[in-house]
Amino acid sequence: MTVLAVRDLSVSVGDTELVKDVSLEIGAGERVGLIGESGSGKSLTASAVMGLLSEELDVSGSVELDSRQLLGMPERELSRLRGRAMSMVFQEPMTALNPSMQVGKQVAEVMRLHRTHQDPKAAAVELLDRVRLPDPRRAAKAYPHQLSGGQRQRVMLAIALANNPSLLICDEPTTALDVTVQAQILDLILANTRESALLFITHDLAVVATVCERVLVMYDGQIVESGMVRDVFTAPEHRYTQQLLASSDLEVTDENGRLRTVSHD
Ligand SMILES: Nc1ncnc2c1ncn2[C@@H]1O[C@H](COP(=O)(O)OP(=O)(O)OP(=O)(O)O)[C@@H](O)[C@H]1O
Repeated sequence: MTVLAVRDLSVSVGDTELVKDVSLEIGAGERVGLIGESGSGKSLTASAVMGLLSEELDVSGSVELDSRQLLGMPERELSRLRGRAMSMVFQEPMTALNPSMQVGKQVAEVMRLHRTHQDPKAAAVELLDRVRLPDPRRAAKAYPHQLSGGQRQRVMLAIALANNPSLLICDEPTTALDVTVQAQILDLILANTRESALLFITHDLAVVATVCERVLVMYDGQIVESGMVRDVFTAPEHRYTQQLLASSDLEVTDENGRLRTVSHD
């Protein structure tokens, strides 16, 4: 079942097209990576889907979530979908969290807002436990600055997952974290998005190989290559993808010539 269908999405500022005719589809339970160099248009594509583009940007095309057209939808309606049907996790949780509110309250708030749980306070503690925050009852009372970067990202994930969104977009969610914490957060994302559609933006090809089944490669505002991770990473067709792979230290195949990815079973 298709969750997200993007058709001919373009984003421009004045005469300059920043995202050009991007089309993509993600089904329920499918994990799709979006890779490409800095400035290629990955974050703009994600913001356009979420309806979070800044006002000076023009957008055209079509973005359907669960068969509902999001482009042109009034902000009031869109805000009912954000945090419920679709949510996003960013690179820097500190900017997304409210510094003066206990994190448990922030998790409960998104459930209260959408009236999805009978007892949001208790559900928030449960969620903090689900994202493996140690001592979740105590953690719920902490303010963001009292938590580590990895713990803050767990809180962001709890907020994003609170209402079981059909679509989760992750924009470099682990880039600012050290390698061990990074692996734990990736595991959590994998474990908690079995039924959602996942769009995962990253520079890190190893992360794509770990998390995603399919990958889209963006270059200069366009998707220049797409396919199953094992095909694109072992036999890239576009020159840019070839360069990207050559310049990464990703060992795409093991000693038997098979692609290194974790099992999704
Ligand atoms: N509000 C804006 N006005 C003008 N140009 C913008 C605006 N927002 C983004 N851009 C430009 O659009 C291009 C694509 O930006 P985008 O943030 O989507 O890149 P990205 O692929 O996500 O990069 P990164 O990996 O560094 O996050 C960049 O050249 C950026 O400078």
